[in-house]
Amino acid sequence: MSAPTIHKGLAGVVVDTTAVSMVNPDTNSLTYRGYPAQELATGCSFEEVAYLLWHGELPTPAQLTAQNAFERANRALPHDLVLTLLALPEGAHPMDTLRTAVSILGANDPDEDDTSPEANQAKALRLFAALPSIVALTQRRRRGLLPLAPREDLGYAENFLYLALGSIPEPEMVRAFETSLVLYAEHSFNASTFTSRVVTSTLSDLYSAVTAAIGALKGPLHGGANEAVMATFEEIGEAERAESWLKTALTEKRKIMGFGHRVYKKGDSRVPTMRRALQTVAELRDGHRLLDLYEALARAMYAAKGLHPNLDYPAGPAYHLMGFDTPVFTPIFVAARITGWTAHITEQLAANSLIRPSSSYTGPPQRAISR
Ligand SMILES: CC(=O)SCCNC(=O)CCNC(=O)[C@H](O)C(C)(C)COP(=O)(O)OP(=O)(O)OC[C@H]1O[C@@H](n2cnc3c(N)ncnc32)[C@H](O)[C@@H]1OP(=O)(O)O
Ligand SMILES: O=C([O-])CC(=O)C(=O)O
Repeated sequence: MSAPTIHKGLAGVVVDTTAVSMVNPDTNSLTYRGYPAQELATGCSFEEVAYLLWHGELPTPAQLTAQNAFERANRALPHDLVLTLLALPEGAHPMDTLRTAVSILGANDPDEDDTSPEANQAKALRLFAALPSIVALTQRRRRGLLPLAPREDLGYAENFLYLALGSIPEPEMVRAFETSLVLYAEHSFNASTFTSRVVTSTLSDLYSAVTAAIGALKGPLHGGANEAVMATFEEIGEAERAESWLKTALTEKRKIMGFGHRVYKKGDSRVPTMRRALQTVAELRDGHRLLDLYEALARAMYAAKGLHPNLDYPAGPAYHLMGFDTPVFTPIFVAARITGWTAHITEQLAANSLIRPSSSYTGPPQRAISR
């Protein structure tokens, strides 16, 4: 028997079709349901993009009004959930709090096992509505503050920032934040989305799929990189040190977080848009030193390894300058990606096949137990 070809990390393996988004590394482009993500990021609200990912078309004004009304009415967290989350250890990572929160919401949902498209869409919208409140709870708790009540008079991004940071920032800042949410919303068969599809393929429930996806996103090779980028900037300190720091780090065979990508080899299509958003935030929050460091490390990395930044590279410092604590960065990514995950869960269920790849055994040959 000839040795099978091993596709380590499933790199380059096409496992299914999807109509949700297309990543094209040759043209450095990303489309959601056919629309360029960077155009959606500058021209649409996050609520509109969420609707597009779920339903395949941008909403009419009436459809958007209906979705917004449902979302705004579902922002507040059940009191018991708040108490349970506040009972978790103070040092718990916000991603662990989020994972636990989604699990609890599932356990409390009488429709948990109803996997019809209608029931799953309602769950997706409820999670979409509740996640900013959960992320904000973790941010405020880190500062010894109790959660604020959500404001139904505010749009999604504005309410998110208000809940987390206690005030509504400048419109340009809100727009920069919303841009990041749109860019983070969806990216085909990335590790966390694939995780959600694997769980869904067993006919498990949506909350289980999302809980597992949160676990996959937490890792620093995936969403956790936006937090790791900030740790890198703090370690380097200033632009002048970037080159020598990188030389040492690469000699020590360290991975430099926020660089490289499994699919894009010529640069991440989302970075130019997010880099502009970071510029806006840096101008509003006196972030020029951080911006200099951002550029110095990116230049040094390209010179040393030919590697480009991915979306986590500009998103990390942008969230820092907006006023978020570093451990809250990946939870923000969750709040954005819930849209993509749940669109994929629906797509998986509509044409399901159990996801179960094969492996090539390398252990000892069959043997008898002798004692
Ligand atoms: C939103 C997102 O999830 S985007 C991804 C966020 N993750 C990160 O930023 C983590 C840092 N980056 C990485 O670890 C990788 O680039 C990944 C995991 C994203 C992609 O991994 P792969 O597709 O397996 O990488 P790839 O095969 O292109 O790597 C080629 C070479 O570049 C190296 N390389 C890739 N990225 C990096 C990096 N960030 N730092 C140092 N070296 C790197 C690899 O070690 C490999 O070197 P080798 O040939 O000597 O072994
Ligand atoms: O596609 C990937 O592998 C990772 C990524 O950029 C994302 O999930 O946004």
